[in-house]
Amino acid sequence: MAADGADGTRSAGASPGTAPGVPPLRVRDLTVRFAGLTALDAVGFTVAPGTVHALIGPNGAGKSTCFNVLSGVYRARAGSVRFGEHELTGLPPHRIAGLGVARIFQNLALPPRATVEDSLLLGRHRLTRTGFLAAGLRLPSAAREERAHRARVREIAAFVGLGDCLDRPAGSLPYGRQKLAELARALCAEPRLLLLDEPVAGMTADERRRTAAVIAGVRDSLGISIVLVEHDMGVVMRLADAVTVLDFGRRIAGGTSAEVQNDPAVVRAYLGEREETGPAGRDGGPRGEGAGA
Ligand SMILES: Nc1ncnc2c1ncn2[C@@H]1O[C@H](COP(=O)(O)OP(=O)(O)OP(=O)(O)O)[C@@H](O)[C@H]1O
Repeated sequence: MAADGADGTRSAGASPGTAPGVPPLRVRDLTVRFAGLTALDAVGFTVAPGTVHALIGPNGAGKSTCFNVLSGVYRARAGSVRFGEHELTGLPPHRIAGLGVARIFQNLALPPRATVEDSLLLGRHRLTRTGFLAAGLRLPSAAREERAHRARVREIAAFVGLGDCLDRPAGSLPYGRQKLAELARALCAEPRLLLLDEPVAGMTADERRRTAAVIAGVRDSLGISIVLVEHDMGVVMRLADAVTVLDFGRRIAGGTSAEVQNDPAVVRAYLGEREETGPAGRDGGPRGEGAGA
């Protein structure tokens, strides 16, 4: 196991290409309870600026619950989530988004009939200064601002490989490209921290490879931090600079991909219910519906 911090997590330094103004995300003693069930039990980890940090664990381990706290959907019973100088626990989702935290969900959420360009433009809503009135009156300032946003949207679309489908309805794209459009829309908010919830789920092998390359490109070219929940261990091992492993709401291991892969507690957690899959396998080793509840 690598040199761990006081909370048991790696205190890796920022990646060399980190964008200015990207602070660390420090999760400490995070506890969430649902009725009698402890979904997260004093979980802690640190996401170093400009790195990909994967959150893995079998089904029911608490990964989505953790994401829901990070994005303000759930309130923690105890603990803290600090993004630089800001405490995120207790803030509503729009305030957290306003601090530069963007999330993409497992399910597709783009308006299917809107063009890719217009869908991505929606992602820039938080950065739009012109009020409805100026836009409605077609004032020159509003037109200038819209042109600048559209130019940035086109840049981001090209960056994720969607430059050739800006005019197409998002819903007409193959599934893998729709997921990339979701990622592009999140990037359009110019986030400092990106929360990716199973970004390659349901994709073909080719789409997985392309999406993983785009995510690596986001880290390397934009220098923002990424927290990744993903069952595809091939993708996790390729992308993650650091990994936190949860099991039944507890952090059972943390370190680099190679370190957690060989950690006996991790192997036990994954092999506990399905002998054929492990952290090095393709799948996260689901426990089955309702496990742990
Ligand atoms: N809103 C809720 N109400 C009650 N229990 C919940 C709620 N959300 C999650 N849980 C329970 O908390 C535990 C952790 O669930 P969570 O969805 O966070 O796990 P997960 O690691 O994301 O699993 P998966 O890989 O299947 O998505 C589970 O036992 C789950 O049943």
